[in-house]
Amino acid sequence: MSKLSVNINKVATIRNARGGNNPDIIKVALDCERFGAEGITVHPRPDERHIRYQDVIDLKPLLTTEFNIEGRPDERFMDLVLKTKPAQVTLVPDAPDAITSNAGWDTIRHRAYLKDIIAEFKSNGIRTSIFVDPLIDMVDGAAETGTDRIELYTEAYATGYHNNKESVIAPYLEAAKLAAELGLGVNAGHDLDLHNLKYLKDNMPELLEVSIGHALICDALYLGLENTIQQYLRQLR
Ligand SMILES: CC(=O)[C@@H](O)[C@H](O)COP(=O)(O)O
Ligand SMILES: NCC(=O)COP(=O)(O)O
Repeated sequence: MSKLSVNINKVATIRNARGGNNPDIIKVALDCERFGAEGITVHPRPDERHIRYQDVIDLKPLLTTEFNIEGRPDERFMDLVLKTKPAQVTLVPDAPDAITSNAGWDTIRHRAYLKDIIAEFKSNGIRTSIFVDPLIDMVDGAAETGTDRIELYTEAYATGYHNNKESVIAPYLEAAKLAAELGLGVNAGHDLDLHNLKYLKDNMPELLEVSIGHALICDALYLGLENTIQQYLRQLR
């Protein structure tokens, strides 16, 4: 079974636009769980343009599904995650000013760095995942870091899906297969939506979890949040 983790960053973007507490992040997260989400993902960024560090602290004791915190492991992020102790931390190599995540880790170049960070999170009982492009060398390198899982960066899959889904999915299937052979769990995320999700799920038996935010929250504007989450879950069953 592949779990659906709803990324609520975009909900925080709307809240922050007016400086108040509407929509209420906590209520939305709990409603996502009530509507069937099997996890909640947040990706706090240094400028706190959407999810704030305090949101992460406030959410943790209230969530009943898997909490996944994504981000670049700078000192502040490390402190936040170690204090919050979510079910999973996903390490992403974003530059602080990146508009959104735009690349996976070079797991060969940053192997020693990742290894230390991963060891620290794991010794605190936090499952680790690292964001990688679907490249054999990067998956091999990921296994060397000691991480529990990888998250395949699906932007290229999503972009190419409508032109040639067979060829665009191929490197992802190869990467997922190798990851499983190396003992790594496989997550996926970025730009997944109601069009491209089912094909990924149906072809990737290793897929444990997807985290979806942007498209899901956009769909909810038209379909409503409960109906949208149900539709995403249906793609994964
Ligand atoms: C890691 C990843 O794939 C991102 O999609 C991310 O978690 C979303 O970040 P933003 O909401 O800041 O675009
Ligand atoms: N890890 C990916 C994620 O959490 C959401 O990405 P997106 O659906 O907002 O592109």
